[in-house]
Amino acid sequence: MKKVAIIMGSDSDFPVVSKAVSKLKEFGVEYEVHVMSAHRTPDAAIKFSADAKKNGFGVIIAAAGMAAHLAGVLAAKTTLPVIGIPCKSAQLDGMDALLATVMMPTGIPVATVAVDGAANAAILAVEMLALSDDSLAEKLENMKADMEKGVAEKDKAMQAKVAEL
Ligand SMILES: Nc1c(C(=O)O)ncn1[C@@H]1O[C@H](COP(=O)(O)O)[C@@H](O)[C@H]1O
Repeated sequence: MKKVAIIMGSDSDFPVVSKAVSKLKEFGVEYEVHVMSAHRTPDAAIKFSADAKKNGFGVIIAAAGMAAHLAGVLAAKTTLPVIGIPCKSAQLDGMDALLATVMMPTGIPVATVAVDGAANAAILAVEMLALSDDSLAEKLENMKADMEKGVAEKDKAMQAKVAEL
């Protein structure tokens, strides 16, 4: 199975990124996690992305806050799918990172999840790998079935609550 690369612009993004790591772990997907920055370590970031395919990666997840150019720069150097996680910062509540990550020019897409949406980034990466891996696809089906069951239980509990009013 191909690996997932999770790159974050700073170690300060780890509280968000850790949710993607946990999710990949749940699915038994192999991953590497690195701190690299298009701003602070541009050569390393570009090299990582250029070599990612030959190094066994199938998807790159890039998490960054503020002027979040990281996902776009990684996407510029690979044909692997790149998923961007815009991280919330103190000043603009993540709107800065959201727009910088999502508003990519034609030809260099970044599949952008919600602000701090790290779990969804991991699930999307798993969905991509599951296109050629039936056991992963089955795990995704199970996840959805569990979710459905959970909501049905909540609905039932809600009916009881409302009846008590
Ligand atoms: N947006 C980027 C990039 C990049 O896009 O390459 N490199 C770091 N950063 C972001 O800067 C914020 C503050 O970083 P520090 O906490 O290290 O000062 C982080 O959210 C990081 O992702």
